[in-house]
Amino acid sequence: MGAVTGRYGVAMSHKSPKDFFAPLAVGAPTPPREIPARPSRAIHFFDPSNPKMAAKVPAMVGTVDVLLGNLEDAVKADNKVAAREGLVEIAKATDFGPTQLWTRINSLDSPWVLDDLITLVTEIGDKLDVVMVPKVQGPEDIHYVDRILAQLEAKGGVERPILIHAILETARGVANVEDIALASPRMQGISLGPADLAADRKMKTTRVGGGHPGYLVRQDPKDGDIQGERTIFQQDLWHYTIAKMVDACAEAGIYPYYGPFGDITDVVAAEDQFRNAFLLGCVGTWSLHPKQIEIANRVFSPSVEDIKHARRVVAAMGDGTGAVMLDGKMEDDASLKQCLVLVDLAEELAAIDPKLKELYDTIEVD
Ligand SMILES: CC(C)(COP(=O)(O)OP(=O)(O)OC[C@H]1O[C@@H](n2cnc3c(N)ncnc32)[C@H](O)[C@@H]1OP(=O)(O)O)[C@@H](O)C(=O)NCCC(=O)NCCSC(=O)C[C@](C)(O)C(=O)O
Ligand SMILES: [Mg+2]
Repeated sequence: MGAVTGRYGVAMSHKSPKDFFAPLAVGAPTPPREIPARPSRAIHFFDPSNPKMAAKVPAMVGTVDVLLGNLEDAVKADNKVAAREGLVEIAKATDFGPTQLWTRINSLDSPWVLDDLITLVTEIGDKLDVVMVPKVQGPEDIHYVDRILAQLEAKGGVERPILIHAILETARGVANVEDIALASPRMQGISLGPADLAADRKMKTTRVGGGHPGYLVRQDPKDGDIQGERTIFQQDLWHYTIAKMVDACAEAGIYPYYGPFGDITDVVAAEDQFRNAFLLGCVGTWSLHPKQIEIANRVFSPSVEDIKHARRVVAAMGDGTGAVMLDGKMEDDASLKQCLVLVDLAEELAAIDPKLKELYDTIEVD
């Protein structure tokens, strides 16, 4: 393929499939052909420059799927270097076992990001699974990080390619989400960044994720009485963006995530938002406070009822073709595929979570 015309008629050059999977620097590891499905129900954020938070990290290994050392927003400008150095120290001193180690680097237009990448990849590149890039605008941002990662992996002798995760937090990023998802074989996934996205879009909200009481649909008046009692339903401000992100990720074979839910005390609404995202296709969310980890782990693991039903459908469908009746409902090749999504996820999670394995193992299919 040569130059092709992309959105807005701008000439884009597409790489050949062979070049797409070639290392971008001499001596860098070969990029992956497939992104492994590693459990990542909660991506737990901590500020490595905060001694209290940092002290809690080693004991969190094994209790959360991903620990993420955050260097960007929520870390004070004066603490940027301490956060970077703190993350290097924690990574070197900790055996992460089955828990992944991710980082969120500073934004690409900040004065810190180049040193973030140079320090982290050369010092702890062998321990870092994923680099989360904030405020991604388009594929060009991913290409930039992709090339630098390759150069630094080569320099630091890193043998396993570090993956890239993009945060969707600008209107332009949302418009370009398919191109972002397909920008590099390193792309691991995408998260919603509702606070920056709201600001960039000039939404009139002041929250970090979640709904808004003013964004609603009201029941029609009864007998023309507009002042009478009318049920209202709060709507989901993020439905469109999440659905668009899920499609882009599914097309690219990578993983979508909800993102942050800032009202730490409202564990009920957090659970609702996480469950909506799970049902729509997301594999995980962020946790900003230790109390959100349990919610995320629970919500992003299929329930016993779901697995029981899924296994019954698998058993009833035999070779997987045709249509059968189960409890008065039609099941066919396509409903079986949905059930297999749940069964496969349960197996992946059971492999790293002994409690879940026990729970799923006890399910009896009648
Ligand atoms: C919300 C805050 C201020 C409440 O912090 P607190 O200290 O007031 O809470 P607490 O309930 O009093 O904390 C109890 C204990 O837990 C510790 N603790 C508390 N949090 C954590 C943690 N995460 N990890 C590990 N330990 C934690 C805390 O240090 C304390 O330790 P102690 O018992 O020894 O005193 C605090 O939890 C926090 O700073 N969390 C991380 C916030 C963060 O990373 N924000 C950035 C991501 S969201 C975002 O960037 C948006 C986005 C995508 O960009 C976009 O939409 O645009
Ligand atoms: Mg942000």
